[in-house]
Amino acid sequence: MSPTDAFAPAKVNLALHVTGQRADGYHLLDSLVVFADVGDRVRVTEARAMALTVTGPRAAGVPADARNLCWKASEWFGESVSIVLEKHLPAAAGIGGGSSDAAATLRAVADLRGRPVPSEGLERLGADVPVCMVGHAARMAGIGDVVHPLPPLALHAVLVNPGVDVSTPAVFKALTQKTNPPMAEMPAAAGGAGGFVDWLAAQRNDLQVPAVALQPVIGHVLAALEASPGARLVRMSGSGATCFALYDDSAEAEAAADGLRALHADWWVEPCTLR
Ligand SMILES: C[C@](O)(CO)[C@H](O)COP(=O)(O)OP(=O)(O)OC[C@H]1O[C@@H](n2ccc(N)nc2=O)[C@H](O)[C@@H]1O
Ligand SMILES: Nc1ncnc2c1ncn2[C@@H]1O[C@H](COP(=O)(O)OP(=O)(O)OP(=O)(O)O)[C@@H](O)[C@H]1O
Repeated sequence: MSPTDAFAPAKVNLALHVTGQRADGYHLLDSLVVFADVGDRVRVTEARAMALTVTGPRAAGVPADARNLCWKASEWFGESVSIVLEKHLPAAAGIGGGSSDAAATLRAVADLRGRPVPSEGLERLGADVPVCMVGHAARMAGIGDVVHPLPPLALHAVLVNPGVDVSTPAVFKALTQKTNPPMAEMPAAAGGAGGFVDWLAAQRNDLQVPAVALQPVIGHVLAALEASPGARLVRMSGSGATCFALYDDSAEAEAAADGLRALHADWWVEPCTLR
């Protein structure tokens, strides 16, 4: 049987409000999540036993065994397959690399084996896996297990990661105020409307302050994005360290990315469209 490929887009939290904490320690979230046209690639082929190879420019340090979210996703689905994961996204970066890879693996295995992916319990693989199964704009609530798909957006953006790993549990632990207001009601016509960026600017990422305290270089990334010509809104995604800026068009985003790469050759800088 021929292999099945799936794209694992970067996940970006345009806003991420932490609204409470459950008795088991997990935090309640209210987040507007979108997906980029940059990401990892997953290729799945028939096999008797699980196998995984990690390739690509960002393979270094990513586990190529049962610790990998691709492997865990196949096991959770009850299917043994051979997987090639081509890593392009930085790991431990707040853009859901592992969760998006898991969702892509589930889609590919479902195609290969002709079985639907069970919808229950996906969040046990990772809090971002349910939203990553949607793959376009969605509002995420609960601990990540409640997902309301929204009409896809088309936002021009630049993603920047300064190359420091950030531990998601450490950032949640450093958050002092666990109960914060949810997002304000979203404007009806989010896509493209000028009012959307104004609305978004009034929302927050509650993990940004604790992440900057743990990794001050994130503050430099935010400042560099703020200084890029045409940046309409600048914020951190997830638990960091990746930050994004939004621009009015793709030419502005490309130009901003060129400028950032010239100044910071060691940063991961990707112009993209967020949907
Ligand atoms: C911060 C976000 O990136 C926002 O999209 C996600 O909620 C994190 O998603 P993820 O990396 O897939 O998260 P998981 O691997 O499930 O959890 C990592 C750790 O983050 C903390 N965690 C995660 C999700 C959540 N709602 N509350 C939490 O407190 C927990 O300490 C957990 O042990
Ligand atoms: N497929 C994978 N890609 C990257 N890292 C993986 C993968 N599977 C397991 N890991 C492990 O998970 C850790 C977290 O990586 P990941 O890229 O999922 O980041 P994250 O910051 O938790 O994402 P987010 O918080 O946005 O969901 C890595 O340090 C790595 O050891």
